[in-house]
Amino acid sequence: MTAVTPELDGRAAWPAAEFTARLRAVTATRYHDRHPFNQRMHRGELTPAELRRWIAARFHYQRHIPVKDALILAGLDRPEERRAWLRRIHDQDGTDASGGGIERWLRLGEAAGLDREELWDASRVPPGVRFAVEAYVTFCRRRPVLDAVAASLTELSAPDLMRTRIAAFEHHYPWIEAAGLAYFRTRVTQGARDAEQALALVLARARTPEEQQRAVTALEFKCEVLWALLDAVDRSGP
Ligand SMILES: O=C(O)c1cc(C(=O)O)c2c(n1)C(=O)C(=O)c1cc(C(=O)O)[nH]c1-2
Repeated sequence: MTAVTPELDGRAAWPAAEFTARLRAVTATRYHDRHPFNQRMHRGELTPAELRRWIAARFHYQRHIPVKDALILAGLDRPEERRAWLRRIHDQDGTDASGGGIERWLRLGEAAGLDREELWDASRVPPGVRFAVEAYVTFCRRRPVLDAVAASLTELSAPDLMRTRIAAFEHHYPWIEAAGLAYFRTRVTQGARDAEQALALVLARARTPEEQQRAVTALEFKCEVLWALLDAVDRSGP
């Protein structure tokens, strides 16, 4: 996980455009849209049981997103930065009882035939999924805020994946009611805005070659978290 120092020896920081291109290259090559399980989902090859397993596992990820965002929030020292980051918690938790992303994900589960208590019951989540989520939350708790913000940049690739997923669900899995897809529809715009804001923060905070390399490494780590999560879903049942 540590940066490869010889590469950094004596070189200047990358200009913003090159740094951005290097971050984008990470998600272009390692994002979980390429994972065999997602590929099967997009081709319409998942059984109802597999799709339900994925929805339940991903709920475990989802419910921890506001927890890790609260950890990041605590590391931001400017009101405008905290204000922007706080919106992510509102996006997931909602600002009133009608709820936000978490509630929409629960409704996706219901549309697929899972009840709410099943989704909240973490003991049913495969251990590999729990470990992957725990690794991400712990990373954001322990690492400098730059690394944690950079890790969220997988969202640079998330909106395209949401569009692919919505089309795949509509076409291949019509047994899931269309209203259940509201979570994904909302994330197309939320994800794009989140990625744009996080990228601006990373560009502003990563000034030295070491900091820039740490941001790239953090993003690679996050791609591994998402990959490991899907590996665990893929292998955890018939
Ligand atoms: O469904 C997906 O494939 C997907 C991926 C990601 C991601 O790239 O981490 C996020 C989400 N969804 C998502 O819904 C979400 O709220 C989210 C927050 C974050 C983050 O790291 O801060 N990633 C993601």
